[in-house]
Amino acid sequence: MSNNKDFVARVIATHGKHSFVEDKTGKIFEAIRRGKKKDVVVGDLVKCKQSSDEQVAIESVEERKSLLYRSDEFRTKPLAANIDQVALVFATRPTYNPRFIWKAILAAETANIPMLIIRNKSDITEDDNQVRPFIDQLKELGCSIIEVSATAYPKETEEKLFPLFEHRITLLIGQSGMGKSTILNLLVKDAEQKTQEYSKALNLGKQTTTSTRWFQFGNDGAIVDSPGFQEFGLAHLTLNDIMRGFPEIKERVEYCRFTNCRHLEEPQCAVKAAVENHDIDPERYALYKELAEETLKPKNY
Ligand SMILES: Nc1nc2c(ncn2[C@@H]2O[C@H](COP(=O)(O)OP(=O)(O)OP(=O)(O)O)[C@@H](O)[C@H]2O)c(=O)[nH]1
Ligand SMILES: [Zn+2]
Repeated sequence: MSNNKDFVARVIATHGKHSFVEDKTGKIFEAIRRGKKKDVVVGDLVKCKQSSDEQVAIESVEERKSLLYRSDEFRTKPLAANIDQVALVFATRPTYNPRFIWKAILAAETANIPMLIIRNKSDITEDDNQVRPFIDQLKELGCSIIEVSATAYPKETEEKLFPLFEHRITLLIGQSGMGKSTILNLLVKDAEQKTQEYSKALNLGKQTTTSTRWFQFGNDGAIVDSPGFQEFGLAHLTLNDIMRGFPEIKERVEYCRFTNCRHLEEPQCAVKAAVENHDIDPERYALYKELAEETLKPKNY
């Protein structure tokens, strides 16, 4: 890269006020964003000017195709930009949390990003009967599901997943212990080595486990691994977004007494009736109610 010329690079990590970008040749630079320091996120394409051998200044951020948020107990922040697909890994051991999965589906859907669900550890066949209704429900919600066993059938797993990951930018998520790292290592052979290189380049030491990482996958794909996050941020969603994100609610709205029914305290609500009859999963309704009520609270910021 010649000095002083603008070039486009990918943000591959952010850490506090620092971010790191990778150019087309694979060289990593520390990036300084003057002024608005917080507005770049992993996955962003940015226009840079080289300021030294190892540093660039970010001049501007290219328009994003998509943006996902994560949240912790304190706030919601951007997680990754320009993602084409979210791949969620779950397994029956340790037990999965359906709410985590439903919230991820909602986050992806409202960001217009397709979702791929990977059921891992399918070698534990004793759990099949228990998990089948949940898998059927996910299919009804419109998710693509693939079942694999990353340790018992690694080659088959790789063959099944490869075509679903190539040519795309995939955000890989999952609760702890579901086999996400095992799957990442199957797909990206040098993932562990890359992780070490990152922590050296970023001078993160032990903090690597909390940072989002970008792994190139072929020429035009990538896997973004985000080990530290617990929940997708949904605080920016409106009540309408949430209603639209629950197909079983959306399809019953026309049978509610009030056309603007929120399905909370309103009388003659077709949704609540369906919950009472168990035509709607009460746990899904409980999540709806919680998220809907959250949007109705006055915001204190
Ligand atoms: N039986 C079985 N065990 C698996 C399978 N895939 C992964 N495991 C095991 O599950 C455990 C967790 O796997 P990891 O890949 O470390 O899980 P992770 O989701 O990255 O977990 P964190 O590192 O906590 O985020 C390990 O002991 C794996 O060997 C599988 O297909 N079948
Ligand atoms: Zn209603």
